[in-house]
Amino acid sequence: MTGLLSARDLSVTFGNGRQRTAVVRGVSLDLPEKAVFAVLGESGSGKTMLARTLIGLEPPESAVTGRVTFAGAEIRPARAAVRRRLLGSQIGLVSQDPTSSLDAMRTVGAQLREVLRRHEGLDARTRRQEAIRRLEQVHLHRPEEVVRKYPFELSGGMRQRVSIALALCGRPRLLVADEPSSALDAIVGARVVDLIDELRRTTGTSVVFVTHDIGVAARIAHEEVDRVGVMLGGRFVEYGPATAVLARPRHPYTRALLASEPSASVPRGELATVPRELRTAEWGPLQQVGTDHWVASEVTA
Ligand SMILES: Nc1ncnc2c1ncn2[C@@H]1O[C@H](COP(=O)(O)OP(=O)(O)OP(=O)(O)O)[C@@H](O)[C@H]1O
Repeated sequence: MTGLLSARDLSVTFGNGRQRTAVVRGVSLDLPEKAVFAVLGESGSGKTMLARTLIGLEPPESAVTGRVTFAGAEIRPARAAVRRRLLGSQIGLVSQDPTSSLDAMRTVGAQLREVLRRHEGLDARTRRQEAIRRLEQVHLHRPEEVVRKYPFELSGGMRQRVSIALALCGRPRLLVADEPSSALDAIVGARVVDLIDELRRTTGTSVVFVTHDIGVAARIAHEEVDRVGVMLGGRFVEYGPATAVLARPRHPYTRALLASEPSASVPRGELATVPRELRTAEWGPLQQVGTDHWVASEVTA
């Protein structure tokens, strides 16, 4: 396995016997240092489950098989204690709903100072200055005022910036961003994506970025090292360099995603123009079609 984060044959199932359903099915991936891995898929394809399972945040009632390594060390199977230690220090998480990572009862400054104390052990005065600097880093205006505010006093976009600042407090090597822009309006959301793109360059953190929006995937995954995995039914149907997958997709499902436009009349995360037969077809194992570019073939009866 290579790179910062690697997974081999990762599967997540729920239930037993006839009730057993697999929501992630034999996924393998490699994320290099200082790169973005965009997990792209429609609603229910399993992208959140994959991202959370990679970092040990799968639901307790699930059963997970497969291997994961982080920074050269095996963190799965077993080693739950190691995974927990990595979370919040070497691995940061930003979710769709920033309120889930913020404490409604404490000011932004108190929350940042608490996390900084845990990670950096700075004295109280330096922590106060550092909290402001961290808010500047995520481009919040008037950070000296923002530190005194409670989360409910901020807009959705500001709250997401605060949750990104918190996730970066431990200077993580990996940031997992699960649909960080999808609860925000288009312009505010695009700015948050651009912020994560900027931070990965300035801090050198790698990013796993989950999105149902191919435009957002292209906005965040655009460097040579960046990878995209297109998920359907818990598996990758296409995987490869972002520049190849998003510009010259080889799988018919990825092509349909690229050609489709989100429409107000279909549920969010589901794209109207993707033909049903592409979603329901049984796709075979990935086959290599280019440099680290893999495509699932159709299984014919
Ligand atoms: N605790 C659970 N028990 C059983 N099935 C679950 C559980 N959590 C999620 N699932 C199922 O796993 C599948 C994948 O869910 P997941 O949230 O990963 O999808 P997603 O691609 O991120 O979609 P969305 O964008 O809608 O969140 C779904 O069919 C979902 O119903």
